[in-house]
Amino acid sequence: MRDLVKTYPAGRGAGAGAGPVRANDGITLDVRQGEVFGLLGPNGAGKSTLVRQLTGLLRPDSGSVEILGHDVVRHPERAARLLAYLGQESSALDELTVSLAAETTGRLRGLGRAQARSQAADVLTELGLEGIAGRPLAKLSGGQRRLACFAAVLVGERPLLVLDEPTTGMDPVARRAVWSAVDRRRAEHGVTVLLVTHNVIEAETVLDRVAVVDEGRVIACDTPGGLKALVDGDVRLDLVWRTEAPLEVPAVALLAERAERTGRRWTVRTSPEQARELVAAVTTGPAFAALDDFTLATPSLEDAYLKLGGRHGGLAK
Ligand SMILES: Nc1ncnc2c1ncn2[C@@H]1O[C@H](COP(=O)(O)OP(=O)(O)OP(=O)(O)O)[C@@H](O)[C@H]1O
Repeated sequence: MRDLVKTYPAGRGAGAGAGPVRANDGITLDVRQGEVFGLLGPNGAGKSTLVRQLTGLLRPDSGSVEILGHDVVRHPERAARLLAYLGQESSALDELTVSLAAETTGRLRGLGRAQARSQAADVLTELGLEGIAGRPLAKLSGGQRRLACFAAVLVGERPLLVLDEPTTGMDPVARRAVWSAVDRRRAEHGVTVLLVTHNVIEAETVLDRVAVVDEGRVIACDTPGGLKALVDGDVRLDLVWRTEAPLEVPAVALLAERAERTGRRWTVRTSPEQARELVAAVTTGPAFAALDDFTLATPSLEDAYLKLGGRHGGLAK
């Protein structure tokens, strides 16, 4: 995609003074065939707007999108033959059973009846969905429905999968099934995957490259390792207190001022030397007695993401 620009007009229902929203502000990205490419960014960054333009569902104001040699801005109808899209909104197939939704998707993608049925059955088995194959999507839990929609996406074997937050609401078993299925298609069929996600930790293991989008622009694009190099040298110390943190311990009181706090968990990003001192201070005496757990870790993709946010403002909120 080249120089994609998309501005939404000011909505009628918007509050006074709300102007048009420039959701994509000149996005240029090259996704290579056969790679799993991640789009990361905070809420409202413009990720869904970007992928909806790739899928031919939304027309950019300007810029171009080429998929496997096809210009999908000029020929949006071709997108359906090139890619399978899992959007955030619920499926139009909600009234169908899981197996019929998968089979119907295959038929819509041009498979014959027998082929659609057998591919649907294979995908349901692969994802562990046989037990709920006969139930309507509308009557499933959120995570089950999401997995069923993902199953339908895989039927018909499109060379490009565009997945917008595919694992939202899923339990760990379902999530693992999704990532294995993605990985298998990449390894065995050279399928290209464009993945929108907030869950950087979960996505880190499957991504070949990542673009970080903020306010409609790409602010970084690299391998997970390349992005992590941005925070090279820092380490992350996580402390989980049993109940309240013992603020009467001077080292803990000092930490309180700089730690990110989520419930009983405190997270501090710091140099290895200082981390060693902190660990020494909290693993003795009353501080240690109050600790439930602690970990010291090298930087993750999430740390890199937060650091980028720190530099550009916005992401780390
Ligand atoms: N149909 C629409 N009409 C008007 N504004 C919109 C519309 N869709 C999105 N926007 C605005 O465009 C911006 C980008 O939205 P978009 O949905 O692309 O973000 P996102 O990165 O996918 O966010 P999230 O992670 O929350 O899904 C936001 O400011 C959003 O409010």
